[in-house]
Amino acid sequence: MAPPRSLPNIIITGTPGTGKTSHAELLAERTGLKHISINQIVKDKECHEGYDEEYQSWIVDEDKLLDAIEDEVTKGGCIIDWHACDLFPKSWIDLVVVLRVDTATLYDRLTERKYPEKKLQENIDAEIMDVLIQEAREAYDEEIVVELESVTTDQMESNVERIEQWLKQWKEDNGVAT
Ligand SMILES: Nc1ncnc2c1ncn2[C@@H]1O[C@H](COP(=O)(O)OP(=O)(O)OP(=O)(O)O)[C@@H](O)[C@H]1O
Repeated sequence: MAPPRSLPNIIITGTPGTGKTSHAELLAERTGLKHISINQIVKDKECHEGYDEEYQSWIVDEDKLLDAIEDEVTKGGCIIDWHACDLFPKSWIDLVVVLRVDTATLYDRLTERKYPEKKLQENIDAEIMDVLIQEAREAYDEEIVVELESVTTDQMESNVERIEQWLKQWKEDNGVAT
């Protein structure tokens, strides 16, 4: 059955620092799809229950967050950028891209961001233990989950091209003029 939207919704997920925002911005620029930065929405629309000083991050209120984005996302054409994916209803999502990097690269990127030591270590452990890809595979049909490496800018370029190709195919399959 065709999804009830004229453009698909894509999640770009992965451990912090894997390149979600970089990919989402480039993809939005190339395709005209809308970049939904969940970090930004949590802050702007106050979808949180306060700030965790130790982790230096917002404690997200998931129900409030879903309410805040529902109207926009259910219309279609959104690129959802966040380090978690299983809270978004299956019926909203057409493709889940999980970005991956090696430990040394992630360490450098998170150190550069001055992550607190505990948060840095937990995120590196999460990447090593495949937490995000497992979460994606458990929450969505396996055929819509794609794992892509995001270490180099060439890889980012080819990842975005691959998603553009997927989008073109989705439009053809769903009778949307390109
Ligand atoms: N494929 C890549 N090649 C080279 N540099 C990259 C790549 N992906 C990300 N980077 C760099 O890594 C850093 C983190 O990228 P980005 O902010 O896009 O990650 P993120 O997953 O959105 O992080 P967060 O979850 O914390 O928002 C940036 O400096 C970015 O330029």
